[in-house]
Amino acid sequence: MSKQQLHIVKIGGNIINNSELLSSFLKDFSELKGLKILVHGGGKKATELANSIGLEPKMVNGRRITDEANLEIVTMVYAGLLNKNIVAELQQNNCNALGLSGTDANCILAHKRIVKDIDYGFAGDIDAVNTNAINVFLQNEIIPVFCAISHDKKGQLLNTNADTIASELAIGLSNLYDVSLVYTFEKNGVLLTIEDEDSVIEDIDSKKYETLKSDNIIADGMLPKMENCFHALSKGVSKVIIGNPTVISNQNQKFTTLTL
Ligand SMILES: Nc1ncnc2c1ncn2[C@@H]1O[C@H](COP(=O)(O)OP(=O)(O)O)[C@@H](O)[C@H]1O
Ligand SMILES: CC(=O)N[C@@H](CCC(=O)OP(=O)(O)O)C(=O)O
Repeated sequence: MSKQQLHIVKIGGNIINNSELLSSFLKDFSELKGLKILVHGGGKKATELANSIGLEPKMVNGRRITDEANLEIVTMVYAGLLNKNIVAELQQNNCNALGLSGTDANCILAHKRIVKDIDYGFAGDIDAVNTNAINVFLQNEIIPVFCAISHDKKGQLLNTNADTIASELAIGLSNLYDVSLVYTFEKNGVLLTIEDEDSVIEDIDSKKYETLKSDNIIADGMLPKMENCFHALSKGVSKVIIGNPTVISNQNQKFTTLTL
C-alpha cells in the first residue's frame, strides 16, 4: 500500500520578522490540504533581543554560539514569543495547531554539539525523533508547529538549527509517510545571481551543487540549508524544494527542486 502524503514546511527568520508576509504565509499554510507540519526559525528576532540587552551573538558555520545567556534568549524567543504567536494566528485561521519544542512529548532528542576547536555552548545535534508521538498528533488532525529547541533528556534544553529540525523530522517520518520537505525563505529559490529574483535555478543535483559552491554562487546560510536538503533526500525523503513562502499556494511560482 502506498504511503500517505505529509508536507513538512520550514519558514525562515526573515519572513517571521515581517508580520504581513508571515500572516499571508500562515493563511496559505492553513489552507494546505492533507497532513502537514510547520517548522519555524527566528534567528533574526533572537539576535535583535540579544543586541537590545548588550549581547552580540556569534554565528559559526551557520550555527549560533549558544552560551547560557543566549540559551535563555533563544528559548524565550523561539519556544515562547514566536511559537505561541504563530500558533495563535494558525488557530485564527481554523488550523488546529499545537506548538512544540523538541522536549515536549520527547519529540526531538539531541546531544550537545561537540566539535574540535569550536565551543558552540548549548547547541544541539539531533539523535532521534519520536515519530510515534508526532504520529498521534497527525492522526488526530492536530498540526504540530516546531520551534528550534531540542533537549538531551537530562534536563538540558539545546538550541538546534531550524533547517536541521525540519530535515530530521522529515527523515524520521519518512518511515511512515511519503514526505515532501519545503524550505521557504525570503527569496524565490536558489538564485544564480543573488540580486536577481528571476534567476531561480530550477533543478540542482549534488554534482551541480559542488560546481555552484566552488563558483561562490551559493554561500552563507544557503550552504547548511542545502546540506540538509541532500541529507534528507539520501535518507528517504521523497521530495525537497526551496522557494519563497507563496510556493505552497501559487502553482505559477518558480522554485528550486533538489535531487541527489
Ligand atoms: N545562491 C543563493 N540563492 C539564494 N540565497 C542565497 C544564495 N547564496 C546565499 N544565499 C543566502 O542564504 C540565505 C538563506 O539562508 P538563511 O539565512 O540561513 O535562511 P533562513 O532565513 O531560512 O534561515 C539568504 O538570505 C541569502 O542571503
Ligand atoms: C544552533 C543554531 O544556530 N540555532 C538557530 C536556530 C534558529 C534558526 O535556525 O532560525 P532561522 O531559520 O531563522 O535561521 C539560531 O539560534 O539561529
